[in-house]
Amino acid sequence: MNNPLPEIPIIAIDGPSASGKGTVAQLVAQELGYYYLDSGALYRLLALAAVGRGVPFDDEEGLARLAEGLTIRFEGGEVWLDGEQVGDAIRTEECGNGASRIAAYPRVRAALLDLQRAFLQAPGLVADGRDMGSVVFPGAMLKIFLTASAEVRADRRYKQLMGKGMHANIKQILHDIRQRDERDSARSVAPLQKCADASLLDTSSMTIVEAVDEVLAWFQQVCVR
Ligand SMILES: Nc1ncnc2c1ncn2[C@@H]1O[C@H](COP(=O)(O)OP(=O)(O)O)[C@@H](O)[C@H]1O
Ligand SMILES: Nc1ccn([C@H]2C[C@H](O)[C@@H](COP(=O)(O)OP(=O)(O)O)O2)c(=O)n1
Repeated sequence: MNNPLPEIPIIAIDGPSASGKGTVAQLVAQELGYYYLDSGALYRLLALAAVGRGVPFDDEEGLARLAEGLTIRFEGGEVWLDGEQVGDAIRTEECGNGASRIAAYPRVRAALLDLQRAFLQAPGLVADGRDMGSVVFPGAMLKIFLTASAEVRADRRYKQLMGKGMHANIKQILHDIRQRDERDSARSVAPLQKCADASLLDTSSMTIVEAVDEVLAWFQQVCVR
């Protein structure tokens, strides 16, 4: 399927956990004055809602129903679930691992599709996740596969969690990241993989500013084509 609104420019940034997708995507969106979709946050919100409502992580039908009725709101970098502010609660590694588990179910993914596409508004959208370029916005103007070595990503996530005053153990984070990479890449539906038409950006030895500048430079190139 192509973009529902192909005339609106979309930058799709996919990649593994803690590669810097969200950070880079938000800065690019800010620079261009575009909207931003953090698709992983939707899977994290669903995992949190499932725990809160007692829906087991192996109940695909129950999770899909829950996804269809989610009441969520994004505003000013914060997020609300059923009226409760949950920005920090969804950022834990437990929630990320839960999100990765429930994201493997086709019916869960289907239930979240329209919600993700509803973020597409003029003047443009920067969307990050695992399947932005392959499934949700296959007609994106620019597709990027943003990655970094597992060790660099574990170090980034460790510092990020410590910076938020959250408990973190670097060995456990590296273990979880490898397990999540494996689960997200091996699933049968919308697996994490670089699309043939995506540009590879390995940020292992890049600063955030360098990564953002690279994305903006690629975007200028596709805009003048
Ligand atoms: N190129 C980079 N160099 C150093 N740190 C980075 C870089 N990109 C992102 N980070 C840091 O890594 C952490 C994880 O980034 P985040 O955007 O949350 O990743 P993702 O969305 O892929 O999980 C953040 O604290 C961010 O500031
Ligand atoms: N488009 C997406 C986004 C996230 N997911 C799943 C798989 C991921 O491991 C979890 C959490 O995603 P999120 O992007 O928040 O995770 P990271 O910040 O990269 O660690 O959700 C997905 O399957 N498809």
